Amino acid sequence: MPKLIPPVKSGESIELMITGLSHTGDGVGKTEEGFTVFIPLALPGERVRVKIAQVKKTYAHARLEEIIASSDERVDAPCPVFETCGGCQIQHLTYAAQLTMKQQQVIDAFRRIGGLEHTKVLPPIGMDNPWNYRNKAQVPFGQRNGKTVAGFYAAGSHQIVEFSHCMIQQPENDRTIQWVKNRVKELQIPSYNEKNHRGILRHVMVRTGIHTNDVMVVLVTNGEHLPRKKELLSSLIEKIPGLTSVVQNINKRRSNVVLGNENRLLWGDPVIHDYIGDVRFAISPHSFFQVNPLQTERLYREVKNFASLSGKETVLDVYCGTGTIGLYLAKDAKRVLGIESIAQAVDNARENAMANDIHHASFTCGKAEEVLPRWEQEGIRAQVIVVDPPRKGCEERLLDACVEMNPERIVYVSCNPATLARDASRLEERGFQMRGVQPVDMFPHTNHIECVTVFDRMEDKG
Ligand SMILES: C[S@@+](CC[C@H](N)C(=O)[O-])C[C@H]1O[C@@H](n2cnc3c(N)ncnc32)[C@H](O)[C@@H]1O
Repeated sequence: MPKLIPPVKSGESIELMITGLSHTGDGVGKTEEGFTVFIPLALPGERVRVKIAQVKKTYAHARLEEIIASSDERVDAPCPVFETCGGCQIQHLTYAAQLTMKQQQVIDAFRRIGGLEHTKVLPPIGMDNPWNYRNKAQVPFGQRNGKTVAGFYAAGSHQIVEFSHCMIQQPENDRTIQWVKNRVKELQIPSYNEKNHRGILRHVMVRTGIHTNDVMVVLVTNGEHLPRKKELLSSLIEKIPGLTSVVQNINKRRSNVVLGNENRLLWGDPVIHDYIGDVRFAISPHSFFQVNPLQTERLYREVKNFASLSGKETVLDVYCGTGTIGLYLAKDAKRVLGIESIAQAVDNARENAMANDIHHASFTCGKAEEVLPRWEQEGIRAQVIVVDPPRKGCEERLLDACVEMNPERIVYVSCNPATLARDASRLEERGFQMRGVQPVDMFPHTNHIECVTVFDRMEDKG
């Protein structure tokens, strides 16, 4: 094979027509030779001048220098740090166009990765007001020129971008973050330096319950000692309305993982609460809880529609977190069995079941890909299996065990269209047929999209 020589060089300025958006929200253009160039902040339909930044074998990354002809869908991003902060990628696109782009992203994933050309992908369910939706913020603390900085990381780096207001956080969350940040600076609590592993405060995590107004503040420290703890605590209690829980989380590891294993309750309750539908959930520092509560209700309603329960079914909630989907479905099912790998989330799921008087749901701690095949061998059967895996999707042995259990339906909730498309083609090869995909926009202004779909069993395995 002759070696391909890229037709562009680093530092070169070229003009391009933008024809699409990548799954990361970058504009995509092609040179005359058909060579692909990715350009952050460029939009489909735009003619742009770009400077090539990095050349790889089959594509290049470039910086936007000039918009020669602008897209009708371009808007001024309202957040002043949009272009530097890595939190949002597509605030410069109208919300209607964001939804169209996300639908196309799902269609493309099914076509390219799943080889499923004719998948029906419905228009995403969007938000009426696509701002102030997040109920959780994780703010890293660091040092710059000897001073404390706190904010969000810039895209693809650990450079902290400070902000005074985050437009996708719920107002209570946003206010709490700003307040804690300022107080930590005033009290001169030393922030963590990830280069030399010195300093103390690594992250502040804030979670709120929109239906309960509960607020949890988690102070992540590089060790047990938290200087000026009493002063910080008493001012938090005084100034943050709804404050329900203050936790110190100890994380001594040299790693990017935000939370360590040990939580110490400094004040209040160890959990906060929120509702999904009429089910009340406890949320601890470690537990996964969807970050957009309004859209979660819409997502779960879709799950319920796809599950079409009659009250006679055993339902599996695989990757159940704090048991949210299983407990939401419980009143329409005969029995619910959940599986989750984080022990604390399983404890929360059990407590959630008890607190809501749901006695026909049980939760098992373990890796789904190990527990489910074991259950299948033991003869456990379910009519409906719901899976809601992390971004990497389901392991093949898990899908095999689902198929062997011979359910009528498998409802698949996914935060990554690429792994959903891969797993969809595996389930279709194993005798299940996908009905259609419903994207739900859980993360407006970012490149993420959640999907829910259902696979019906085609042949009876007896
Ligand atoms: C996308 S979340 C879904 C949680 C829940 N269904 C919800 O809607 O809140 C995925 C969950 O899977 C859990 N998880 C990750 N890997 C797992 C595994 N191998 N086995 C079981 N659970 C796992 C995570 O801890 C997380 O709670």
